[in-house]
Amino acid sequence: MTATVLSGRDLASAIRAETSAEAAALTAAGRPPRLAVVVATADESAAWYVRSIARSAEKAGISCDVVDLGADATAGAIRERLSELSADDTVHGVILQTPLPAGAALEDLASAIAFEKDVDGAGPLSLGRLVAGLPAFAPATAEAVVAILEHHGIALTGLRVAVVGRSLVVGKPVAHLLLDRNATVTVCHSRTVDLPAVTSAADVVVAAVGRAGLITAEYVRRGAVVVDVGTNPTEDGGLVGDVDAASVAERAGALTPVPGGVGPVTTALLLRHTVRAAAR
Ligand SMILES: Nc1nc(=O)c2c([nH]1)NC[C@@H]1CN(c3ccc(C(=O)N[C@@H](CCC(=O)O)C(=O)O)cc3)C=[N+]21
Repeated sequence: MTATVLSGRDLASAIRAETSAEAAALTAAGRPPRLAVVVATADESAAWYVRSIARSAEKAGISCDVVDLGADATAGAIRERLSELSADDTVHGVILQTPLPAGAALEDLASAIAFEKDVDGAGPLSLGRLVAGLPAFAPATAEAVVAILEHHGIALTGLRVAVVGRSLVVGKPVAHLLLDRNATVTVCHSRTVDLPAVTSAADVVVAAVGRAGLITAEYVRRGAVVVDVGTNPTEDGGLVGDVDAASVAERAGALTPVPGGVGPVTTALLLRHTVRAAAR
């Protein structure tokens, strides 16, 4: 038996279609939606995401400015740029890519993004409101995890979910989104003792660590649902997840692929957030 593939492509297309229509209406009303993507890294995973955002934005009729400050940018220079973009009335969404140069941290810098433009939900107000259950943009990747599960009819109420990874853009926010859907959530990380024992007890495993092939069959209970958030570039220019798909597919009940799983949904949601920000 091999796991059902939980594709993100159809869901991403549906979100994009809706977003394109909203973008066209905004443009017709003289308010063309515009997203600024701030980059200060040579990281290949971020480069994949930026290319994906730029390509999808163009197709959806959203302007997308990639502001590359270089991998040597200082925290001060990044903060200044975020403040400028926050003050620019023609820009509706601002995202700062991770990773960042040494001495710069997303949790510090995201406070320079105006709350209304924080389309990747990285700032303290967005995150605080997310935890409180108040309206705010959720980090697109975290939202994509829940969206792909719901799209495939997986009801989360009462399920045990193990989230592997505690980053600001995925692990922490996704834990709260899952909790809001009445899942029982365990957040695991590099210091977790006996990680395979914890993940094997879960009905759903969300892998968001950034280490290719970390999650093998021994981490997964037979029939469990596995969501692979990893986007690890390979030597030959491809992309692989945190899940060793070949071994896990023999044990899991369902598995999101990389590419074609959480990634396309993430990009689509970021653009949806941008048109919603422009519509306000
Ligand atoms: N503040 C911040 N938020 C992030 O969400 C964030 C980040 N920084 N830094 C970099 C990583 C990486 N990441 C990806 C998202 C989608 C694809 C993606 O769309 N991948 C496609 C393949 C690429 C394509 O087809 O163009 C797929 O999985 O099918 C890749 C990588 C988000 N990240």
